[in-house]
Amino acid sequence: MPTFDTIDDLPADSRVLVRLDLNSPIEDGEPQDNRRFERHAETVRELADADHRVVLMAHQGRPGRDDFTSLAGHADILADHVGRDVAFVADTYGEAALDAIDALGPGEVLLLENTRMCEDELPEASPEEKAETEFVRTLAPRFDAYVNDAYSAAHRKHASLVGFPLALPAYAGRVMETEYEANTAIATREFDGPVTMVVGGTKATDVIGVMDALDDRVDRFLLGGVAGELFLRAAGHPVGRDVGEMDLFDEQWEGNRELIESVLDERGDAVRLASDLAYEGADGDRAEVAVDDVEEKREAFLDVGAATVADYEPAIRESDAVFVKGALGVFEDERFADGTVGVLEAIAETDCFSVVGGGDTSRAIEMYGLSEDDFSHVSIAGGAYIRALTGEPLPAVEVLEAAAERRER
Ligand SMILES: Nc1ncnc2c1ncn2[C@@H]1O[C@H](COP(=O)(O)OP(=O)(O)O)[C@@H](O)[C@H]1O
Ligand SMILES: O=C(OP(=O)(O)O)[C@H](O)COP(=O)(O)O
Repeated sequence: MPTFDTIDDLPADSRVLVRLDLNSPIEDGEPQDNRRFERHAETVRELADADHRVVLMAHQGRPGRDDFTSLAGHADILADHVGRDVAFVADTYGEAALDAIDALGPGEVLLLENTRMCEDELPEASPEEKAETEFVRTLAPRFDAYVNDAYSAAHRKHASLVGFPLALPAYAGRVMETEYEANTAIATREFDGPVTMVVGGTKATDVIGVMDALDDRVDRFLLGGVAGELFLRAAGHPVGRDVGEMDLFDEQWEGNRELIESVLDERGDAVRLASDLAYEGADGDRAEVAVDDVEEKREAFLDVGAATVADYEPAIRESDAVFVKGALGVFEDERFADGTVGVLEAIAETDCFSVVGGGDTSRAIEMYGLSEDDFSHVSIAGGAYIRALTGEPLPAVEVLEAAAERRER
């Protein structure tokens, strides 16, 4: 169980500085609504309802990229979810920010500008160094407490994530609590029956590392997507290569070939691969081919086939826990959603402990009319979820734990 304090432990009428992760897809310069707003709204609403003065920090994108924008639009989306006004100030810790913070009344909510617009936020450094930055030293004295709800950014050693917990009493928000508990379950919980992991998506390098690190904590891996094809290639099939303009396979193959071969060597019995694959036929419809019948890869494979789904579904139904990382196909196109939706439906219908991670994959839940309630947890984290699965520590969680320990002494 987590050893950090939570917002249940906050003293009444606090002035709280809260770190959220509202990092979102940007279209035409505007943030797009997504699960992160809905989830963080619960923490914000709870703090405001308790009459704390609530000042929010968050980041958007990375400097130099198109997704590096102001948080003005984020404040409006968040306000809709919280059901209260969320004021915005286009400043991080300058005079305008400090004036807005000082003017805040009980139960009021203010969002500060993108933390990454402030020079002290990046690059990564130790909590001690970050705590000494002007950003932290200027803002911290204005507050009674710091709350970190940004689990999905907890793998970053940035000032807003690791610096403030050294300067202020630090607590975990609701998102931080629930994400931590569900995502570490694979390492910390005992399950009576088989533990299954569904592995897919495009970031093969990430998921292959997870498979290697998890070792015998997972009884079987059900593979699809890019990683699935790379494993088929290692097993001697002429797939898992780039065709045409594609740039998904060859580089990831070169980078992971040895690891894939060693996973197959050591855990081959636990790894289930697709027996058939789907592609776009000449008429534009979905077509399928048995992997054994593929003599040469001529077109992109965009999903696992029906026989594979029929093999994976019962494996899920008899599992006690299922963790999903990555989609089995290009589910955004209805023709190639069968694999991803098939496994998600099997999980939803089964009474197992289940976690679905990764921003893209979890979008399939609402796209295909499934209910989030049928899963134990749908994570809003990508990189942090992977680290939690492999047992790698998250610096921003570690500083929260250290803060709780200091307070206990
Ligand atoms: N065979 C495939 N070829 C290309 N893209 C794929 C394939 N299988 C799955 N995908 C894509 O993988 C994406 C999810 O991958 P990834 O980013 O790794 O996962 P997540 O965002 O869930 O962490 C989906 O958007 C899906 O379209
Ligand atoms: O969206 C995020 O990470 P994710 O894509 O791994 O879920 C976090 O906000 C971290 O962002 P960053 O990867 O730019 O540091």
